[in-house]
Amino acid sequence: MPELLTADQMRAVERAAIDNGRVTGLDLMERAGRGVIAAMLEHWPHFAVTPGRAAVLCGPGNNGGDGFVVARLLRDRGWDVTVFAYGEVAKLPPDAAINAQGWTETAPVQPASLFTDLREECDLIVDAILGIGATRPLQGAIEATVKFLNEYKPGERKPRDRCRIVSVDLPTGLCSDSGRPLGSAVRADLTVTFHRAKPGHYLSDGPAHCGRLSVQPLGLDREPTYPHETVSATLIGEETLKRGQVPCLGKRAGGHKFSHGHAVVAAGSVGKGGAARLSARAALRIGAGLVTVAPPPAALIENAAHLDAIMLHAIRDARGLEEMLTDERIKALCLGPGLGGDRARDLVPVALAASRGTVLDADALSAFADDPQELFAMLHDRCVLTPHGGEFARLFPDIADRLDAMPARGPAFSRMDAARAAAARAGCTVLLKGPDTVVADPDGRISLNPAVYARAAPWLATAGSGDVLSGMIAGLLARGDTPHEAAATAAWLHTECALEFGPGLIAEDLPEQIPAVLRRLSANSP
Ligand SMILES: NC(=O)C1=CN([C@@H]2O[C@H](COP(=O)(O)OP(=O)(O)OC[C@H]3O[C@@H](n4cnc5c(N)ncnc54)[C@H](O)[C@@H]3O)[C@@H](O)[C@H]2O)[C@@H](O)CC1
Ligand SMILES: Nc1ncnc2c1ncn2[C@@H]1O[C@H](COP(=O)(O)OP(=O)(O)O)[C@@H](O)[C@H]1O
Ligand SMILES: [K+]
Repeated sequence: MPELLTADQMRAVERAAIDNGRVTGLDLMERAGRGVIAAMLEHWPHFAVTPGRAAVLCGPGNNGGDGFVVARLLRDRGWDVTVFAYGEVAKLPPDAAINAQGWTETAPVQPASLFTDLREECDLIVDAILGIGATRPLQGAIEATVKFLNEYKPGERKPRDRCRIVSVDLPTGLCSDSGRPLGSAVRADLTVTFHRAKPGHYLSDGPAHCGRLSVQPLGLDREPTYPHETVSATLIGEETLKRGQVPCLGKRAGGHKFSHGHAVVAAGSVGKGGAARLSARAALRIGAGLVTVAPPPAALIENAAHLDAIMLHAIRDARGLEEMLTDERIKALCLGPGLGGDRARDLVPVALAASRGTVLDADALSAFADDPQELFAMLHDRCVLTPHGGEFARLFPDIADRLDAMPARGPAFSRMDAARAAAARAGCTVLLKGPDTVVADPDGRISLNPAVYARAAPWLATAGSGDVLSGMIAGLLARGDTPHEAAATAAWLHTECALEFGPGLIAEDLPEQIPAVLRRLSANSP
């Protein structure tokens, strides 16, 4: 199930299950501990064969309670385990206290100050200091330990079999809802979370701190009271595509080109048309029935030299676009890539007045940096804005400032919060680009495309890849997708195309991977 839950939502799920009497907090803590062991052995199978030496760092809350369970289970497997306590064991919450007591009946708990002496000897360090309860920047012994862990150069002593750091639920100090460190945060090799991933595992610095991510079940999936309405965001994936949350990407039998929609990409002046052509090619490959590039007359020849299946229609100015848009069969527009600021200011008002599915990117966003309100007043609910961080800051400077400000408390303002606030202000879908691309609607709906962990696609940081993305969205809008579906589906496919091609990727390669990705999707469909 691809939902993400914030810390509050996760607590509500847990509370509902406990209140129903189907499970106790102690059961959940036991399952969490077992999940950590299962994930650890899955990632490092040699630990199953050769138990080693482990330090388990237990914090002042239930994350620490999970740590005591992990410590016991490791010892049961033959590990030499030392537990270090951060905070007073006597003040632990009830379930954590029960597990701590079980431990202290058979072994001592060391004070945090002794941890640094042992670290060099360890094969495994379990970070169970803070989880979803981390709400303020780290200080004192916790901060010292986190800095110490992060400065440790793995492999110095044991190059072949270095010490691994496993974080329970979240790397200590990482904000669960935003993926932003509250001051400092552990850099783990593996993070094991429970029931559902949290936004912070995917957003911002989250993946760099988590290392790898494992989501372990807590047996809550069959809970009839599982509060689905509390879901904070949906992770876009093949599963969401298959579950019919987005329309089938195949073409209907018996349709003709106009029944798959006509997309128009406005292009800029001579020598600047490459970006629009990239968008147009992506729109055609993703299945729009027809795609037309609309350059100024002077750039017609240049574009004609490049294009075959894509049609050309010169438009001198806003009037030309207005005339073109009297053709009701034009279903979607893409403005921005290579358009130029002046032409963008001229064409965008006419494009928006036509109330078609409209993607605004690049110059179509930056052209309104002086007066974003002027743009917002023209936008409608069939628009998608696709800013990267810089364009976002130009249109939504106050929201971007909140993202940049050092978080003083958790939950910190997240990229999901930022995209949601921007969509509400703009009154349309906003896609905020990055390795953690967020698609937000004015009603608060969020989809997240994670290009991290196994889907890391750093080759997408190449000139023109954003132009391909806006073309893909325009193509899907032409085909009849809603703005949110078009943006979310395109973001996911865009990453899949990059993964399909791999290293060496340039923007031109992206549209050419669409057929292979679509073929795979249709082969995997039930
Ligand atoms: N909620 C759930 O559904 C489940 C939670 N479990 C575990 O319980 C954890 C949540 O437990 P808690 O809510 O007790 O939260 P934590 O154990 O994450 O931390 C809570 C404690 O840390 C303190 N704290 C916050 N920021 C601090 C800082 N910077 N420095 C020092 N102390 C700080 C808080 O005041 C509080 O006392 C989860 O992360 C998970 O590991 C699991 O046992 C299984 C189920
Ligand atoms: N490191 C990365 N990992 C995953 N995706 C990335 C990364 N860097 C950039 N991208 C994606 O590549 C695209 C770049 O778009 P943009 O910044 O507009 O580039 P351009 O203007 O050159 O087309 C966006 O879709 C963004 O999400
Ligand atoms: K932790």
